[in-house]
Amino acid sequence: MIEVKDLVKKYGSHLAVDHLSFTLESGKIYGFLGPNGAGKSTTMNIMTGYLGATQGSVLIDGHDILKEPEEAKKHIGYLPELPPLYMDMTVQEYLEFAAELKKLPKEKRESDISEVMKLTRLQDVSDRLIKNLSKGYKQRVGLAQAILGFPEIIILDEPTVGLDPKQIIEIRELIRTLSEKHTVILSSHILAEVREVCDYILIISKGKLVASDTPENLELLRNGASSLELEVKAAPETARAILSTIDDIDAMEMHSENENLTRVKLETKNGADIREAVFYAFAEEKCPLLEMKTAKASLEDIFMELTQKEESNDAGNL
Ligand SMILES: Nc1ncnc2c1ncn2[C@@H]1O[C@H](COP(=O)(O)OP(=O)(O)OP(=O)(O)O)[C@@H](O)[C@H]1O
Repeated sequence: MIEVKDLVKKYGSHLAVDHLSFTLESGKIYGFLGPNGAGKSTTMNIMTGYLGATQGSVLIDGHDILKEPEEAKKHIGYLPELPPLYMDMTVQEYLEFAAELKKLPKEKRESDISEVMKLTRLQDVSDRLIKNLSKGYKQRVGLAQAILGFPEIIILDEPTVGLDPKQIIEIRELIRTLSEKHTVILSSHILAEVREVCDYILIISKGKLVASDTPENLELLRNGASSLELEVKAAPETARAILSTIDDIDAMEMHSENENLTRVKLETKNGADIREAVFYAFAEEKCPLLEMKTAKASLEDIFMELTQKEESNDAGNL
């Protein structure tokens, strides 16, 4: 339903989005995750037609956002990083104005506005001027504007930034409710947030897509067989010699408690499963393997590894 193809955005000579391609299906919550300056907002601004791309295309339900903006934008509700709120309007006036801009049918406007106010819990402040609202309430007004008209796709740039913990929980609940009928795309640099809310995560670093999968699969990426911890009844040099007969080991780290007990941490190449080979290699040498466990990688580890890899690649290119 959303197809981003080979998207490039340059600001002068700075490459903010670097040949980004992905497809998003309907009815899921997607999270754009990346460090500051990764290119999340730029990508969202292009996807929503706020910004032109240097190269590439974005199709929303088959409509090109640049060539058929009106048709494509009908399907999208957008909460930008800095929502363009009119401070001298009341919440009600602002949402009426937004309904007009979105060209919602006149007979539906009132009921839609009252429904989004209910969802975002704005009813009590509907007659207040936006400039007098707290940051959390202003954010809700931005969100209400994005949801208004209930477009199929709702794109939210850092929806919980600056909110207090209670408001964050409320907004996350709202996002979950919305996902029952809408595709929601949100950006965040908070791992816990995307892990908790999103069905699918796209990790962006330096304008490139470095990973895209479910939170569970991303955590599995370095899980299981790709990272092992062993305890063997052997001297470190014996353990090292035995392990050196096994292919696919990338890195080893040894710690010996005493001459006859060694703990080993090892990483395998391309996630190879070497558990059986390890078992038999030690058994053949009559070195009891006291413990073998797969080391769990958290989403934090994956995120750091993927985004730092990009940085060190960059350093290598300097
Ligand atoms: N209008 C602009 N002119 C020049 N450079 C820009 C402009 N907007 C963004 N950039 C640069 O492009 C890169 C990507 O910025 P972008 O705001 O898309 O990142 P982001 O992932 O959303 O970061 P954050 O989480 O900090 O909002 C950054 O290096 C930023 O400094």
